[in-house]
Parts: sequence; structure tokens; C-alpha cells
Amino acid sequence: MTAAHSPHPFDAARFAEFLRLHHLPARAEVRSLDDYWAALTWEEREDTGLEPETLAARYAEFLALDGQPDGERALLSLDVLRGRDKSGAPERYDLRFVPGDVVCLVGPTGAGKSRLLADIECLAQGDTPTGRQVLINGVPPGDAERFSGESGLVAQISQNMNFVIDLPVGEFLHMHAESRALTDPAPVVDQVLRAAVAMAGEPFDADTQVTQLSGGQSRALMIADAAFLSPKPVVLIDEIENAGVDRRAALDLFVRKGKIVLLSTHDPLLALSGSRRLVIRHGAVQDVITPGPEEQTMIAHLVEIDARLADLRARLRNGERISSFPA
Ligand SMILES: Nc1ncnc2c1ncn2[C@@H]1O[C@H](COP(=O)(O)OP(=O)(O)OP(=O)(O)O)[C@@H](O)[C@H]1O
Repeated sequence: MTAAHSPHPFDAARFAEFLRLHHLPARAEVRSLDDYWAALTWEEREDTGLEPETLAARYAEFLALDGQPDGERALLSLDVLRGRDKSGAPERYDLRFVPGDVVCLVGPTGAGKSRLLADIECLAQGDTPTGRQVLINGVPPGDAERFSGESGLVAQISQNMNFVIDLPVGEFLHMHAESRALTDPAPVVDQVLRAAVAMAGEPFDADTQVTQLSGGQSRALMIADAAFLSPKPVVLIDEIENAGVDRRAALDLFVRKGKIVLLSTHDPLLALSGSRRLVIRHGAVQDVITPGPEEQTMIAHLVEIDARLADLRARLRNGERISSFPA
């Protein structure tokens, strides 16, 4: 690590602030990152969990974002610093999410999946039952960002979407596109509508009233809207499995848009589809699993089974009598 890593002259006060925010050991009178690293004991270096290069990268990130107004920040990372489980025992993992991450939350009913999503939604600062702390681009969000009513970072899609206004779908999407000051909203609106219809089991069109949409259709619409029209870089999804939504297509949409997606699920296909899955138990993250090649292979089987189940569902819905399991 050399001074060449940082384009900025070394500012001791800002570096001290960086150390404080990242819970790193303080060191007075250091004049560079090299100095700082050299001043740490072996044990302290181990405890940071960092290498000199990762320390330099985090500090560069901090400098790049420090001082910019909250609203203008691009989201580079979202950290959830460990809290405690339902018995008060410390959680084992700090979590870092970056754009394009699709992370699934699995665990028994009541384990705390929705709580983790809620901690992110309110950008918790040690003030929720879990004691977790959320960092945006490595630093705690300002009060304006936290309490502005609607967080500018996080979109939430839940099991029950209630529309407060009744409009045709097309008009609803146009309004949303115009609120984003798009000069030519029509193609985007069309794209959202096509993606939503492709995802929902049953078709609908621009003239369908939003209040007439089924649960699956409205969730598909909100997912496509969040992917194409919403500027919010983080999308939280609380259990979409029973929604009649093509779940894999929905996830792909978000990955292509570079969003951070956290998805609570009891659905095996979805649970295996994330780039990581968090096992939640007794109010805390107990394990972080990256799917291996065996699980990747299993996804192909599950997609096949899923198609057969979808076929069966459609036939039952049409009132058919079933004499054998679809081939
Ligand atoms: N670390 C914690 N400390 C204290 N209370 C917690 C903690 N984690 C979760 N809880 C509480 O436990 C209850 C159940 O949690 P939650 O609703 O998040 O479970 P869930 O996994 O989403 O369940 P389901 O699968 O049924 O939706 C909630 O009241 C929640 O606030």
C-alpha cells in the first residue's frame, strides 16, 4: 500500500472520522494509511478483518462520498452491522450488500426475516429490537435520509399491495414516469407493462383499473415498476411466492438493473436462486450460504417441476379433471 492508492492529500481529521465510523482502532498522529497499518498490532490487524488493500479501498470510497449531499449519493454499498438475537446474544455476521446482489432470507416462521427487512427499511441505528446498524456507503445515514417520511433508498414490495387511487394501469404508470421527469415516458411505460404481464400468471392491459388487479398482477406490476421506474437502489421483497408471479423472471429483472434485492422466502426455487442466502434463526443471521455447483444443478430440476405445477394449476383453474400428473 502506498500513497499512490489515494488521490487526496492525507487529512488526519477525516481519517479519524473514517476510523470511528468503521469501528477501527484509533491512532493519533498517523500521516498515511501505511503509517496507520504499521501502527496496529498483529491482533488489531486480525480483528479488523481487513487487508491493507481493502482498507485503502474503503477509505477511498469514504473520501469519494464524504461531504456530498445525501440525496446525490449513488449507492455503492449497504452494510448491516451485527446486532443481537432474541435472547440478547450477539449476532455472528456483519453483512455487506452491493448493487446487483440478490440475497434470499430463509428461516422458520417467526425467525426474524421480516425484522431484518424492516431494519433495512428504517435504516436502523441500534434503535430497533435487534440493535443492528445500517451503513450507507460505509457511513450512518443522516437524519434527513432516515426520517424524510419516504426513504429515498428503499422500495418495499409486500404480500398485500393496496392502491390508494383508482386509475387505469397505463395512466398510473404514466404518472409515475412523469414524476421521474422522463422526457419520453411512453416506451418505459410500455416496457413496465410488458414485463409485468409476462410475470403475472393472468394477462391485463393499460386499461385495467389498478384496483381490479389480482394479488399476483399487482405484485407483478409493482416489481416491474420498481425495476424500471423507481430510482430506489434497494428493493425489499417480503414473500412473493404465492403471487402467481414468474419469480425467476422477477429476480433477473432486478439483477439486470443493478439493484440490491433482499427477498424473504419459504420457496425452494427462490431460496436457491440468490447469489447468497442468509439463514435466520431466533432473531439473528445464523449462517451465510453461497450456493455451490450441486445447488445450481438443482435449480434446473426445480424449474422443470415448477413448470409442471404451473400447468397443473392452470388446468385446475380452468375446471379440468386431472387423471395423471403432467409429464
Ligand atoms: N433480534 C430480535 N430481537 C427481538 N425481537 C426480534 C428479533 N428478531 C425478530 N424479532 C421479533 O420476532 C417476531 C417475529 O419476527 P418476524 O416477523 O421478522 O419473523 P419472520 O421470519 O418474518 O416470520 P414469517 O416467516 O412468519 O413471516 C417479530 O415480532 C420481531 O419483531
